[in-house]
Amino acid sequence: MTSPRILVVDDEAHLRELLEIALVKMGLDVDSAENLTVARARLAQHDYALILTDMRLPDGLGIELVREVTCGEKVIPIAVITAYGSADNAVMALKAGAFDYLSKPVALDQLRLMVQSALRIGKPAEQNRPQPDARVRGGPGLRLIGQSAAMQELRTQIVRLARSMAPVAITGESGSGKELAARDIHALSPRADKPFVAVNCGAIPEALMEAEFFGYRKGAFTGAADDRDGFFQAANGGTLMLDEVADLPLAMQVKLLRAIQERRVRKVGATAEEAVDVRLISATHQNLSECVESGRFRQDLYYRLNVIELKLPPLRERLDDISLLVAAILGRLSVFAPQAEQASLTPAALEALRAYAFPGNVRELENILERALAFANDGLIEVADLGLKGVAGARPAEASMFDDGEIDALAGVGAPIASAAMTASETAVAGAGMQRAGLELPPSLPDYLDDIERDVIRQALARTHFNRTKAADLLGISFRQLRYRMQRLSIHEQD
Ligand SMILES: Nc1ncnc2c1ncn2[C@@H]1O[C@H](COP(=O)(O)OP(=O)(O)OP(=O)(O)O)[C@@H](O)[C@H]1O
Repeated sequence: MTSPRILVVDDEAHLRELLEIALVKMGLDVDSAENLTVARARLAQHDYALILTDMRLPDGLGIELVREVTCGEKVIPIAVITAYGSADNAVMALKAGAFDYLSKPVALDQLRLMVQSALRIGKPAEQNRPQPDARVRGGPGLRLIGQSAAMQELRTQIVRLARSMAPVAITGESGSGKELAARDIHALSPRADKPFVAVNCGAIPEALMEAEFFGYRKGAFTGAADDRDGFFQAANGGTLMLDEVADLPLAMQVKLLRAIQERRVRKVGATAEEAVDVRLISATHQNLSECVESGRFRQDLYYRLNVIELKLPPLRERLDDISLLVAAILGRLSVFAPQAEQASLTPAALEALRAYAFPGNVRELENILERALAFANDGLIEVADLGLKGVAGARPAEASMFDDGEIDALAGVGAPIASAAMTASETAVAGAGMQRAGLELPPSLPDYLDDIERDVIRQALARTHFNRTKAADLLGISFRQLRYRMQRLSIHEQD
């Protein structure tokens, strides 16, 4: 078996030699070139598994080679060697399509990690092989569903980004699939068989952040009974997703920047640093450049994280994907709710979804379908079952008024009125309760709201002599919704 062949392009003979020795020790064949002209000639003669090029060469810039190689037909990872602290060059090279970069003086442990990762390119991990439903998903290994032009473009970008180490900043509204996109990048990358670690930066108490990110040594602080790894070590060799990155406190931003620049972290309480090989993906639904302008986010960290930007379109801008998404979501739900397998939407229900603004994007569609299934007769989901009332047709500006919590409340996720759509009457009841200033707080909000809902339904039933159809009309909900609620709240005819 022949060893992978590497091309080293550098005009400094001693550095070329150093790299050659290190690479040969790793069992690789090495060719070298002292300038761009020689490098081009070598490339025309041989296939290379990796190219390592210096940035400044006597007859041009290494970045020219990066552009030529990435535009070429063969997929060859190319990494640049930049002067120490030259963030500009590193970012420019990554933007131009370089697979990765190394700073001078080249640390051998980092060189080794980078080469290993580069050599995995082109060898898809088992889980990335085409899946049976690849057509629906739109490509091998991709979990993001959709055939709209926007999604096709997004997938092309994801496939390209998967081959690089460049930090990616994913933006998009809540529920639009940022985490799924990050997982797809990881799953298609040569790091797929290593961990994908997603961290919600807004959910970690500031005092624990450093220990959570970098780990700690036994005895570093009260309660540190053992050595513990942090997120960086946990994601070593793989991908670390910094979700809601705008929520990072400034002090932590400084430490994170350092870890990114040095590719090393130091556990809390440790004296030595350790090399980490982590591909970073960040995500936020906030406007990060506005956060930079207002001083809430460091410009230098922004620059480092935002090398490549991936924008996820909101669902309302790709309504063509609704049918595919509905089919896929019902398929997924059938694991928990067998009736979902045979479920379908009436043409009117599908139309209603197409006319809806989806402030909570795909996550909201999932919630809507989950609820609708509970109401659907014989698995046929009708417009009323979708519970779109009240927010249907909301314009984007209004849509952005909803944050996750509000969407969850509307969708009933985890709330007592949970698995049912929040109807106008519920909103009124909840609203009336909230307006009562000085109200004694109930020990359990779910029980409290259940009691109110039970009272209201009982009153409506009493007024209609237990005619459930009329009672549902009175309350502005469908018969099935009323029946479902009565079951849930254990309201029986004899009550
Ligand atoms: N294109 C898509 N195809 C299939 N499922 C999707 C798609 N986009 C989003 N989803 C699903 O929608 C839900 C929300 O997606 P995800 O968590 O990736 O969104 P997000 O943008 O990261 O949300 P947040 O900003 O709230 O963290 C998940 O269950 C995900 O599987």
